[in-house]
Amino acid sequence: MSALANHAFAKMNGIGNEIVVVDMRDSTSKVTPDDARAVASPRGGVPYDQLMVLQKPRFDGTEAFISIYNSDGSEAGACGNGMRCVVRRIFEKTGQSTATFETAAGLLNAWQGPAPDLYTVDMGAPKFGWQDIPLDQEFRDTRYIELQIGPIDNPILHSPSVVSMGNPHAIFWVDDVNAYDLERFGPLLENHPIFPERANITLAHIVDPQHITIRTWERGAGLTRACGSAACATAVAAARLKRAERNVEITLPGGKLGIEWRERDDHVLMTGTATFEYEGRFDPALFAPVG
Ligand SMILES: N[C@@H](CCC[C@H](N)C(=O)O)C(=O)O
Repeated sequence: MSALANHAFAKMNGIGNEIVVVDMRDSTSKVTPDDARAVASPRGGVPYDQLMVLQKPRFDGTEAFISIYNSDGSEAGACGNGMRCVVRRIFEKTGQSTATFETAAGLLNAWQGPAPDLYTVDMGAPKFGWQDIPLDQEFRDTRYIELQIGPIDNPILHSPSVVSMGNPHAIFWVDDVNAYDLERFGPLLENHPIFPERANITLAHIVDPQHITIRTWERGAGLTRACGSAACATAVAAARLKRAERNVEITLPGGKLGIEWRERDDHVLMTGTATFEYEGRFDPALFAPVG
């Protein structure tokens, strides 16, 4: 039986990014990809974009090692909105206002503020090398790469910027993020052979140097109302192109995030709200073998 059977969870969201938080710090059991897919089941599960599983900390001074699952059962190195949900949960339970966590992408610090309902996560430094994203071939300049979709002489989307925020992102610059069928193009681009580990696909419109609007098709989860790491990747990519400042407001379908790409250490800070919806226990029937 799955370690998640009867286990407590909290359903939350980070500006509409559907998040389930599970605290397994008192257990040595692992959540499997099958478990993660079962939780997302529309039949009695808790449909989500990301499942954030807190496990025993591996280093002194950290609260937890966090495993991040997409709803298709794959694992991700980063999830900005999910981190804000975890941070709110921990802070409300402990009264803390700062904490350090570990994910597959490394250590990250988080704190409450700059207002009481806001949480800031230090998402670390972006990476731009083609092997870091990763891409399947060498690109010396990842500010724009050669990739297009649609007719060769009149592409529908082309020349994305690519960035790793601990997970792979491709950002296509457009005039209107709602003018494209992201449900159709998202899966094609997510699974394009140029991305050996797949990629999160974002459409971005630079409104002015302080404001950017985005829509994202998430690797392993599909169309989402918000993707925090995509907001960070977009802010950094726009600043690299000198089309935006290092401190910008990103508007997503589910709300707004403040992103600062800090000059002094290259780290990207993401600030936004996190919403608690309800808590419950997973129905063991979800994890019963089929057949
Ligand atoms: N929603 C997240 C990103 C989640 C991970 C992503 N789908 C991936 O596989 O890289 C966020 O808020 O950053």
